[in-house]
Amino acid sequence: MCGIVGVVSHSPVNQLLYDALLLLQHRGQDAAGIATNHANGFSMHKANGLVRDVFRTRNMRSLPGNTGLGQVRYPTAGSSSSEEEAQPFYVNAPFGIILAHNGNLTNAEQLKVEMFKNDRRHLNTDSDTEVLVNVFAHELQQATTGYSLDPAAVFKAVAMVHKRVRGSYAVVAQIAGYGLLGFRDPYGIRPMCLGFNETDKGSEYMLASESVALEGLGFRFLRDVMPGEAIFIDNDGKLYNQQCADNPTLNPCAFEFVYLARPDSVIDGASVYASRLKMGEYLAEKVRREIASGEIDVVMPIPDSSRPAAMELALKLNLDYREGFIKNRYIGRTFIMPGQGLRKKSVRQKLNAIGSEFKGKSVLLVDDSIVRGTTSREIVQMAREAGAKRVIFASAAPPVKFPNVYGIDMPTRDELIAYGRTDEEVCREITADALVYQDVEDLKRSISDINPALRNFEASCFDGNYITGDISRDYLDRIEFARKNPKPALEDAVRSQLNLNLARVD
Ligand SMILES: O=P(O)(O)OC[C@H]1O[C@H](OP(=O)(O)OP(=O)(O)O)[C@H](O)[C@@H]1O
Ligand SMILES: NC(=O)CC[C@H](N)C(=O)O
Ligand SMILES: [Mg+2]
Repeated sequence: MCGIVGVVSHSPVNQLLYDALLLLQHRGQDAAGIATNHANGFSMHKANGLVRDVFRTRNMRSLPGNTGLGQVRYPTAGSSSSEEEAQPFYVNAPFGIILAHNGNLTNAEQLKVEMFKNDRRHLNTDSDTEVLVNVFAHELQQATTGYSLDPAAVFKAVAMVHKRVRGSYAVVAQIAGYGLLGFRDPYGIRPMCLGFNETDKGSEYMLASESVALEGLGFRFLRDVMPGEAIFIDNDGKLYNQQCADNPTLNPCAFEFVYLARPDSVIDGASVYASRLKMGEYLAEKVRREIASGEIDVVMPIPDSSRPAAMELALKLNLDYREGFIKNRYIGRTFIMPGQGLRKKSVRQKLNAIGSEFKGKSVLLVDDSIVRGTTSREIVQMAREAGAKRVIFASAAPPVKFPNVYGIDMPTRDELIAYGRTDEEVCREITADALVYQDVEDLKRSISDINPALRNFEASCFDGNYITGDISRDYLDRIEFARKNPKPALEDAVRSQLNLNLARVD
């Protein structure tokens, strides 16, 4: 998952995009980028780091223009955290195109070959986003004749992208001198919504991953972009839209509701906060069935993401709710950090226990999910060190047993604590006295209860069902192998090639 945003306005958009990226920072902490379009073309600045570190005043000054887009990145399977892969990406033919993407292409390797052999396009990084911008550019070239462009040609190109590309993709792109494009994959896996703002100078539009970016910047939420749909807003602020996929179906990612999205966002008509409360309600019923009454003295959330679920669970079980762990607000989200070492160290730096809340008590710790077990292992220990008599753990999400290939960085089975383990074995691994997991159906119900129109979900990490239909065992083995055997950094590869050539000359 990454955060993407695009704006068409009548005034400079650099500050608006910066502020939108700050509101989407929870979706990606590795890199950030902004590109704007003006009379002389595009200006772009992107680098590794948090939004506040990537953009200095001088960078902001160098981003003029009334339309633009931005991205905060969290790298996924197949790609690396290298600076070259920070987004957005630029291509210069058939028009100047800048593109940013949230999601993960599952046929990127095959497309790379097609790019080289058939489309005659050079790719310079391992990023699937670079593949995507080149597929779109190639299809736009096929759809246009001459120098001018109309929305029909843009939609034709998006329709071809849907035919060639597999996986998940919510995309914002800019075509120099023409306008802003947004589209969502035909399964509607990753979120994207459209907002509107009326100003003295005319209407402004914003496309963003989450409604929080619209609301926080004074835009009115208009609607979600539909799966397969493309929206094109020209530089004068005129909006065009078209369904570009043959059989679109809506299958939002369940993990967005569990963890990825901000609770104050509404995704595909379901409030993330209300869904998390429901998760707490269903989890409470399961705790009631599995843990004898009187065995829990107090319920505690693992801040931040589990708070609504833990609160509702305590309410339903008529138990005290206490904040026993305090979070250092200057440390980012640990799950989306690169590298297990960094994640592990950050848990203790991030969370600290208030001893008096634990002494002699039997505590029920509630987290939104247990993925690698980094957080839960540390937290159970910390609760014991703080004097807890008994530590029971509950997860508002079901066991994460399968890799994710649609934009969440969980590519290898071995790193998932619940892979190949029973619930009892996971309980032993995290050294808890008891462990209660949400059921998969109850997780889905927690979201459908809020918006009954949502019946199907992308929930592969919980149920192993890969809805795009192209994920074979062999594919999972390959991405797992790639993760365990990373390619040398580009620099090393170039150096070794150089040495090889020099050796040949000798
Ligand atoms: O089992 P793990 O691999 O540790 O992953 C799960 C944990 O990671 C996330 O927290 P994170 O610190 O990223 O963010 P938060 O502050 O939003 O809860 C999530 O909320 C769980 O606490
Ligand atoms: N998490 C994401 O959405 C990542 C987008 C893209 N696959 C990248 O690695 O940059
Ligand atoms: Mg957490």
